[in-house]
Amino acid sequence: MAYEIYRTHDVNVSSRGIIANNEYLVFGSSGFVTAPYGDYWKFMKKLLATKLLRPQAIEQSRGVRAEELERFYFNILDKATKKESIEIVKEVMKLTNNMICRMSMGRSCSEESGEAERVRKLVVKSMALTMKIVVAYLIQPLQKLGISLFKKEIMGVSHGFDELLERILVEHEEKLEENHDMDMMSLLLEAYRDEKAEYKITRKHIKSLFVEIFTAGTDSTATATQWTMAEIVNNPNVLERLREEIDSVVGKARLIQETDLPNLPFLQAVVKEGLRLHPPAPLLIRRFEESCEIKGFYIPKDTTLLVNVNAVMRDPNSWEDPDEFKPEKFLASSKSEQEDEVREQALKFLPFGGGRRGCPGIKLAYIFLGTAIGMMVQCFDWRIKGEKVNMEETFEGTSLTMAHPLKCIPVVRINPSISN
Ligand code: HEM
Repeated sequence: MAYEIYRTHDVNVSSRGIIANNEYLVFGSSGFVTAPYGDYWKFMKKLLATKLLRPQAIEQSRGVRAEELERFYFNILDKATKKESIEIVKEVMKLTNNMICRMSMGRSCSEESGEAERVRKLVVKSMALTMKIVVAYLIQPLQKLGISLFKKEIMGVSHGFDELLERILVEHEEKLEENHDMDMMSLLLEAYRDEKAEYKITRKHIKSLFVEIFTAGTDSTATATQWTMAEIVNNPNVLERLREEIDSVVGKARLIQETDLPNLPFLQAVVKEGLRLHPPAPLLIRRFEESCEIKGFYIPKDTTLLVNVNAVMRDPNSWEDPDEFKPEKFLASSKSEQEDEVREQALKFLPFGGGRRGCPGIKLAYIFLGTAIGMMVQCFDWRIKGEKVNMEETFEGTSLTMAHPLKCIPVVRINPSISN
């Protein structure tokens, strides 16, 4: 059913139906994630695909991510030396947020200046707010009131982001002429100044997109890393196989880097299996713009569509041992098998949604997850209280998170030499 919707009815369900009619940066009418499928969305999507998130742009910012991975390593090393426990989700939030801030806004948003911490706090607030809004949206009598129910909170978070982003925009404008390092903000400013652009974007559009990239990219990656680490800790066989692979490909003398990922098929399979069992966005919201018929069911215009990604990815008709963490599901023994697998998985593996409104950050997400999980497994052992991690879930908004966030004490396993 999900396949038919995404392939045959993709355009018809390419709006989310969340009506934003205010001027705020969070859930405002200049947002991209909530934008209806139309000229603005198409223009921004093209910009994301051809400039901001294109492979060459991702390649250019590799150095920034490598530095942040090292910083993450040293942070954990410090805790290991002091025998302190860490809450994985919080540490990974810092890592991904720093990476996204620096990739998108250059050096202006650093840990040292305290700006990264401010962004992080605002991201946490807007995630909590998003969850409340989405829940309200799903309850019929509240749907009409929707966003206006949370006006005060939306104003507060939007104001915080606006102040920060306006200052960084001005800094970028001042440096635009001399700036040869084109980060995302500089590229967007170029589009903003382009008189001949197909769509005239505003400063508000730029700021709203940033808010959304921070929230869409940071929280989902941190949640997925936490779940996958919990599965690894609970499955010593997986941990052992993962280490064997990393030790043989990367060795023990240097830190894993993102260029190693294509040579680490088991690590890639572990990441996918984590996303299959614990998708950070288990329910996807869309709306039918026109009435239609799907598999004999008549769907009236304006019907809300919820794709239950969690159910699709645990369907026993599609997956062997659907509730078990077995990364081997994603390993193919031969090249032709691999191609068949990729085709087949496209229909039933949906952690990033599907169709034209699917996640544009997939490539980056796999880099964040692969390097963070790879480094934690390569360099540290992880001690927990008790025998097993408690995998109880809790439902927050449309997100399935760990009811008991994963806390572990890192123990140094290897000490790779670091470049700086
Ligand atoms: C583990 C990490 C991630 C997961 C699981 C994830 C998942 C998703 C999902 C399920 C959607 C909705 C898709 C749909 O409706 O079909 C989405 C949308 C989106 N994601 Fe991601 N995402 C991740 C990381 C990222 C990153 C790193 C970025 C950006 C740098 C990003 C940017 C976006 C944007 C902008 C949208 C809205 C697309 C639109 O409305 O057209 N995501 N993501």
